[in-house]
Amino acid sequence: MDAATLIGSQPSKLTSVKALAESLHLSSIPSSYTFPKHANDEAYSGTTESIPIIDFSLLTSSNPVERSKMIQELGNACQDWGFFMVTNHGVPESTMKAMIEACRQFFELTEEEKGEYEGKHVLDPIRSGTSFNASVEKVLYWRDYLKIFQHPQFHSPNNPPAFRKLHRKGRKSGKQPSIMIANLYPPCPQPELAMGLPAHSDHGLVTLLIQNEIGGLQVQHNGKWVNIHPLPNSFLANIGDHVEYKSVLHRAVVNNKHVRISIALSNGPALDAAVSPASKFLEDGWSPPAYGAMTYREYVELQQSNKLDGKSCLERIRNS
Ligand SMILES: O=C(O)CCC(=O)C(=O)O
Ligand SMILES: [Fe+2]
Repeated sequence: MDAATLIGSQPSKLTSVKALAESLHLSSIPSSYTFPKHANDEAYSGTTESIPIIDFSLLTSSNPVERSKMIQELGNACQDWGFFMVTNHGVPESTMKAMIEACRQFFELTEEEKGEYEGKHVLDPIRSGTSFNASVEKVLYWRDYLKIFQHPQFHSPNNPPAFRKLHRKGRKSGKQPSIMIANLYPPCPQPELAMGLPAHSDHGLVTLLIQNEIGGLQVQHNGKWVNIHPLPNSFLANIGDHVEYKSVLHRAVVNNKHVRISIALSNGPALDAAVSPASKFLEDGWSPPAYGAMTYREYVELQQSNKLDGKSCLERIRNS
């Protein structure tokens, strides 16, 4: 495919940013990828702030003092940041590396092979594509993705084979859905103009995120964007829209040197569970409720079918 086909005025079908980045020896990005920036968008890079670290082994410690101290810290982390790093979680580093590698191999497939998983509906069990929701977005994001529903029903693409083997091992029991979202951010010739994934909060209860060694995640804290540098072999965890704590806005920026891969494991309530404000709060006088009842399925559909507009999807459903 030549450059003209890729950036032609109205390509009939969008190719991946991976193909775009590789086939053009470009020094500038197509205008459709230019993300409008605002004055308050700059990341705060001070050294005093870093996200809380939760030592998972202490959460399950047989020493009650250690355990309760860590539980307290977890509560504070959810309250203050909605985002924290999890260390000593017991998942072997080799498994995490193998997951990243399997996703890298998926993105290396040909456009035709990946096209098999293009998906028509946001709840299709396996979906591969580019940007976030290209049919409704004015600006395209410098990101390709692969989404797989892994629970309650397990799905896996046939290709690459490494994928299938790896994920079979990771099956779990229970009713709540878990969705794996792999993100690929190829090197971008003008990273300051593009955006990998714009500000959003995640649906669900808690998201666990791993990445290759390359930075790019930013989290909003006290109105400022903070660069996140996870410790090797740690998970990042963030609170989703369906937990009582405030879910936090985050985004992914891109760079001009390295391929970045991240994998978000999203855990939510059952798709048909109706979620609404807890009655205790309404009895305590927090009424009328700010949100009506909605199933998790309806919420995921709403978030995934619209564009990411820099706000949490919760704003969209808030009673005025
Ligand atoms: O790539 C990242 O660091 C963030 C990914 C993310 O926020 C998501 O997939 O929801
Ligand atoms: Fe996210």
